[in-house]
Amino acid sequence: MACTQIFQSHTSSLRPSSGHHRRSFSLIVRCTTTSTTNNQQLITSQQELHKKATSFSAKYVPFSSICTNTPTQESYSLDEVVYRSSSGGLLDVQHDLEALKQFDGKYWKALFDSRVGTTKWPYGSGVWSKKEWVLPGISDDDIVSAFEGNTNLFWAERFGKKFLGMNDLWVKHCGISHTGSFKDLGMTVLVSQVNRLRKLGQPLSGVGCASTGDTSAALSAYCASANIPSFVFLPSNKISMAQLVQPIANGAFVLSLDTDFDGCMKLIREVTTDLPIYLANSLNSLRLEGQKTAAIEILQQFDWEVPDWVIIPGGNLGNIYAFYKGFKMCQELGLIDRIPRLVCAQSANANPLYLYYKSGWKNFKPVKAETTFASAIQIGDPVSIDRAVFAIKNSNGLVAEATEEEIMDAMAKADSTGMFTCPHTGVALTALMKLRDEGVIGINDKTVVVSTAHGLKFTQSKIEYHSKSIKDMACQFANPPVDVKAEYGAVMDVLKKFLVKKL
Ligand SMILES: Cc1ncc(COP(=O)(O)O)c(C=O)c1O
Ligand SMILES: N[C@@H](CCOP(=O)(O)O)C(=O)O
Repeated sequence: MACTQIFQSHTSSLRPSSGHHRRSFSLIVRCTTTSTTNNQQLITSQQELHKKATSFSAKYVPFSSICTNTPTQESYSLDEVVYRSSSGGLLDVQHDLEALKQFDGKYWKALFDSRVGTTKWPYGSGVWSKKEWVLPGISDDDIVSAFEGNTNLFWAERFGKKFLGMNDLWVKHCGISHTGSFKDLGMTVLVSQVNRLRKLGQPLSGVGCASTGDTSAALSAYCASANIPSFVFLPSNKISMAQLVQPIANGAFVLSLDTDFDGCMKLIREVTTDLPIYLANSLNSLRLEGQKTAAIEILQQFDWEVPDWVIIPGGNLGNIYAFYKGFKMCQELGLIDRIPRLVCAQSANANPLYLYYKSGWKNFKPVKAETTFASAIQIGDPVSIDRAVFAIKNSNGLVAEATEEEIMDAMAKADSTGMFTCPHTGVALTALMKLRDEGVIGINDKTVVVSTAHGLKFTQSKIEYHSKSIKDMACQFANPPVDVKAEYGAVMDVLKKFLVKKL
């Protein structure tokens, strides 16, 4: 108990006095007995450390310097509007790890754990509970948050046992979120920073993105909540109705363009160069700072035990790197001693990373992405290709692909065990099933499948599957409703027939 109290008093001192504080912090600290002398030492040392905490900082550096692990003179303040390095390459947000290392792994674990489930602004958010690792310099008052994150890490017991013989399979439901996808994690960070920049007098008229549906939903919601104009470029007829209606309802300026996602991406990059509209796609490395917290959250939910595998569906390929970065930071800062192997799963109809991987990383060629049920990853020329390759190589990872039939069958199987998955989760589940079949993923391996969006955004594909109306697809796990007369006898007949078949 003593240890808990010490920690409580210390962590409260890290919190700003302003903001909501509707209930006290729930604390999950495992140590229960500590001697008084030790406690005293702990208090003193933690207070000393806390004084140094103000030195936390982050800046943009060229991603190439991260890749090659070479120091660079080129860096930019996060308050600058910059998306590319001087050579046109990607940027990365680099934290002052030496400042963060003033606190040990135990300290960070206890701090993050202490914030779970609180309503203390903004630390109850799964993203902002890790604020020091995300955007350390921002004032709490500038943060735009819907208390995103803290999503369910679901033990997929029945799916694992029934279809794979696995007992340690988990699904991280990132789609059970404010706008129904993991994009909320990154968007809270990006829109908060825009809010700050506008308050600082930067002439930003709004924020814009190209989207396959989820980025635009998140952008428009967070912007609406902060009263910032948002602009979204959508490929016409290529996103679900549920996704389309989100930015419309949230008051975004929506352009439906007669092109695909890659065409929209090209246009928004040009437009944001010429107009004072801030770019919200994951080319902007700020987004990934929020998304990386899902990786930290998984560790936290496993009581800091590292899973063997994490499988992530990939499109524009920012998220796979965000997961890598989250795990890697935990390793570098002493919270864990190894990182999981990462698998990026792509639709076979939009598989540029998979083809590159299969070529032995010899020949990257963008592809023309074909129609796929996993419409949010129908992307042929991913902006974060270099980030994804880095994440895969440095986690001893893999890339897998899934055909349309595999995607829909995997989704149906998962749903039949009580989930309600999106097709992108179907892509990741297919990758898992293939890697299990090949014996790459072991039966006892602790495995996490990242579910990136809510299944309710993709009901049309489920309707088509369960009504067996998909051309050239057997839809073998379809469960269509039975039309029956509203009469006792007729109802009894069909029920009896069903029960006999089942027994
Ligand atoms: C639901 C969903 N899953 C997966 C992805 C892939 O994420 P990323 O583009 O970061 O690879 C996206 C967006 O691209 C998405 O919207
Ligand atoms: N699936 C995304 C595609 C854009 O990805 P981003 O992460 O670069 O914004 C979407 O929903 O728009």
